[in-house]
Amino acid sequence: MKMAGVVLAGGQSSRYGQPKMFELFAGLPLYKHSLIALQKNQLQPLIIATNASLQSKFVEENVQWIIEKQPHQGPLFALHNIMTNFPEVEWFFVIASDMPFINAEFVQTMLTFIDDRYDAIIPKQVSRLQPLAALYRRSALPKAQQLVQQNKRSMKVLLEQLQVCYVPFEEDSSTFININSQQDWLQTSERKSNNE
Ligand SMILES: Nc1nc2c(ncn2[C@@H]2O[C@H](COP(=O)(O)OP(=O)(O)OP(=O)(O)O)[C@@H](O)[C@H]2O)c(=O)[nH]1
Repeated sequence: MKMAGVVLAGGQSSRYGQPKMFELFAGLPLYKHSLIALQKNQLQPLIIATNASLQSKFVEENVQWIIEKQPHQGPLFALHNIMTNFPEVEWFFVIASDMPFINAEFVQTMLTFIDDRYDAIIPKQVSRLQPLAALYRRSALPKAQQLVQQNKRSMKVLLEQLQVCYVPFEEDSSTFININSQQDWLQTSERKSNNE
């Protein structure tokens, strides 16, 4: 059974003001933290989904690329495109490229929940779901396709239509901290130096 690791790295970063996936955190570009977490769990193929204007800024050799012809359509469209382009893959571990604290232990924990009764395996904190650090099975594709055809972009709506295994995580888990604004970046850098 093929399990791919996917880094979603084709967002607009409009709130951040410049492509946030290349910002350095602990000496590595942000996207690389997601990629390494997947790689350490032997997920194959490793896929970076992005667009033509960003591709040259990545320094990667052993990955497969999805270059979105229509950029900035959002994560649901990206997931649909990825599943369509990799028909041999059964499970896709999808991680955003703006999560500095994502790590291999998190990925490993999530992989233990894989079960063919489910279309998706999604972390759940009390206040929110984390659909961009989650597993999706090929069986989710028809529903994703329907939403794409209706031009609907909500991951939440997709999840409402799938058999989902929700995996509980602590409300204050740093794993899911993500960078949207420059302010988030400052707070994250402070958190890191306090921990050092
Ligand atoms: N491949 C791909 N990734 C995307 C797309 N939209 C968002 N992402 C990624 O999904 C994650 C979450 O994205 P957001 O922060 O919600 O959106 P963003 O467009 O990056 O940033 P904003 O413009 O500030 O909303 C990030 O890692 C993005 O790079 C897309 O259309 N294609």
